[in-house]
Amino acid sequence: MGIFRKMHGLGNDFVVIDTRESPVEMTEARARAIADRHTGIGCDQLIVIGPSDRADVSMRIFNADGSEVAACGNATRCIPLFVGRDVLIETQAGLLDASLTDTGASVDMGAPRFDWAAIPLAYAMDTLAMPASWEDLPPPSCVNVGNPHVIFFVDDLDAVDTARLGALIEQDPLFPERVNVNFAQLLDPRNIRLIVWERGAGLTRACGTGACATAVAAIRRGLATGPVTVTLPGGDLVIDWAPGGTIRMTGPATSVFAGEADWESFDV
Ligand SMILES: N[C@@H](CCC[C@H](N)C(=O)O)C(=O)O
Repeated sequence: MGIFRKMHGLGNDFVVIDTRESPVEMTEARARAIADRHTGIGCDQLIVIGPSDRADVSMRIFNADGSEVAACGNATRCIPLFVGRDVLIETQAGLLDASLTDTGASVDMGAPRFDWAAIPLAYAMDTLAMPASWEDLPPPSCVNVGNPHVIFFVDDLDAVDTARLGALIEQDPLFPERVNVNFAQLLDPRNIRLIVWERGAGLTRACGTGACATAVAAIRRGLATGPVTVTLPGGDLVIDWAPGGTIRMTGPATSVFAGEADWESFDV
C-alpha cells in the first residue's frame, strides 16, 4: 500500500505520490488508470515526487492520458506545501525555485523560449504572429515555458467553442509533440481572462504554465505589462515577466486530503 495526497491549484487537481523513501514504478498505463475519474482516484495530473542529486526533490508529471511531460505550473506551487518548506525542484524543464506564501506559493518558472524548433513546431515560422489559424480564430502566438503552448487572443471568450477547437488544435500536425491550447481575452494591459485546453487532459479549471505563456505572449505583443493578473475558471494567478528575464508565477495551492492505495491494483 502507498500513501498519496490529493492537492490542487485553482481546481487543477493532482494525485501526489512521494517516492523518496519507497520507490513506486510509474508507467503510462498505470498513471492513466490512477487519473481515471470513474475507475481510479481521479486527477488532471499525477505527480511523482522523488529524490534529487541537484535539488531538494525531483518532480515527474503525468497527464490524465498517461503521457509524461516536463512542466506543470499549478503542481509546482503545490510542492512546497507538500514538503512543508521552500524547495528547489528538479523537473525535466530545469530547476525551479518555489517559495511558500500565505495562500500558496511563488515560483521562478525559468525563461520562456520562442524559437519555432523549441516550441516545437513542424516547420520554421514566426512564433509571435504565426501565419496560421483555425476557422475564425485570429493568428496565434506560441511560447514554450517548459511545455508547448499556443495562444489565441480573442475579442469575446464566451463566443469560442473551447472544447471543440482545443481538441482539434491539440492534435494538429503543426505541433509534433501536441500542444496546450490557450484562449485568452485581454481585459486591459494588466488583466487577462483565460481558458485552457490542456494537452493530455482537456479543459481544466486552471493551467499555470498556460497563464505564464499567455502573459508572456501578451507582453511580447505589446498588449500587456507585467505583473499581469490572469483569471481562469478556477481563479487568479499573477504572472510577472520582462523580456530577457525569467517568469514569476504566484498563486494558491491547496491540500485536500491524504489517502492510501495499492498501486498494483491499477495495472490492467
Ligand atoms: N496543469 C498544468 C500543465 C500540465 C501539463 C500539460 N497538460 C502538458 O501536457 O504540457 C499547469 O498548471 O501548468
